Amino acid sequence: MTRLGCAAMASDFITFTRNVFIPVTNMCRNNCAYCGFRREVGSPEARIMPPGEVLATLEKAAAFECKEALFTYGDAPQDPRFTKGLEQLGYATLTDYVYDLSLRAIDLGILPHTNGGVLPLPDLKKLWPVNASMGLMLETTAKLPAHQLSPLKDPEVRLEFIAEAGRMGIPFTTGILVGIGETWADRRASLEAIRDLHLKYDHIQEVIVQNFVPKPYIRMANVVPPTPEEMVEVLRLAREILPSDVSLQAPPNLTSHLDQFLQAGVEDVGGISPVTLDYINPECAWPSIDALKARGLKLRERLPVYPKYVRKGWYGAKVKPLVERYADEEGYCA
Ligand SMILES: O=c1nc2n(C[C@H](O)[C@H](O)[C@H](O)CO)c3cc(O)ccc3cc-2c(=O)[nH]1
Ligand SMILES: C[C@H]1O[C@@H](n2cnc3c(N)ncnc32)[C@H](O)[C@@H]1O
Ligand code: MET
Ligand code: SF4
Repeated sequence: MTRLGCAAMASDFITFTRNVFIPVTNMCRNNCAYCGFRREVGSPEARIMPPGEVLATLEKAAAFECKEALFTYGDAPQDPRFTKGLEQLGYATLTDYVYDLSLRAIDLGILPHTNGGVLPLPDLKKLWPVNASMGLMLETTAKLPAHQLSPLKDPEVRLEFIAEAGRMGIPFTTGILVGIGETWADRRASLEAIRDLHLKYDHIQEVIVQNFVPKPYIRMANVVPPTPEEMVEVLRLAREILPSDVSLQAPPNLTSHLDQFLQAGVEDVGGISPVTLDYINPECAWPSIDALKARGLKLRERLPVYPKYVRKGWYGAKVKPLVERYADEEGYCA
């Protein structure tokens, strides 16, 4: 079996997780100008993934030895048609449904990592025990036109949610989205805000610096994305601002300049899925793990919870046996 590891343990290794992406619903209370994933409630393509489809996907993932189920989906719409769809599946809330799906993932040996947007606090409390870690992109501390139709992208709301996760002792993934109308000062302020949350709660395990990728079917179709050179500068800034125990992540499928990104201080390439698309950027295929290795990257697989938090015992109660098994088998915390 491949040895698990993390950037903090072996700095010459680039870490990743072998994951499966479960986009539970594409309906969303927000409507971000850059998002190509969201569908309007009532539209023909709007959906909640049925349990059979989720289970089949998880089973396939287990066969590929995936260790992370990334439950990333739209922020639950407050719309009776959405609620009716959930009721037809036998659930009162989206969180109740995701909870049951998470138990199925755990049964199959896959650790859930949920990013379902800004959850009500009782929902965060309900989901934490079935997760190894959780996430929410800060995106930016700026108030931008791109978020005009997205009440839950209000930076104060998001900072407060990430703080609440900190008070609950949840190892957390967050990050910034680059190229959505923010200034350099906004980028700096966003990274400093994340740093300050970590200094207060010690819970930020990784920060994703993600470049905006335009698509013809979004409102921001004609917005010019950041150049690779600009991304390298943002990554350098992030590495300078963030404490050294916070891993810096960039997705490997959104750039053709990964080598320069690694040079700039990226230590982790996040989830790579051998079984599903990146549903947020479906036109950007994930490179295979073997292809990255063939390019000379020294890759090391990790769990969705970093070793530091395994040592601290910060993971959901219901994933404890699984986390301990994987961590022991692979000398993860050594
Ligand atoms: O490990 C994580 N990766 C997250 N990712 C990374 C994801 O695995 C892919 O790298 C991206 O989808 C690439 O587009 C996100 C990507 C997004 O586009 C939007 C949100 C997320 C959120 C998370 C997250 O919470 N945790
Ligand atoms: C799920 C995460 O995906 C990111 N996201 C959403 N739309 C895009 C896009 N067009 N390009 C890059 N990232 C995007 C946001 O940061 C969100 O939080
Ligand atoms: N809707 C959430 C957000 O943007 C989760 C990621 S996008 C599906 O924060
Ligand atoms: S990025 Fe997330 S919050 Fe924004 S519209 Fe898309 S699914 Fe909703």
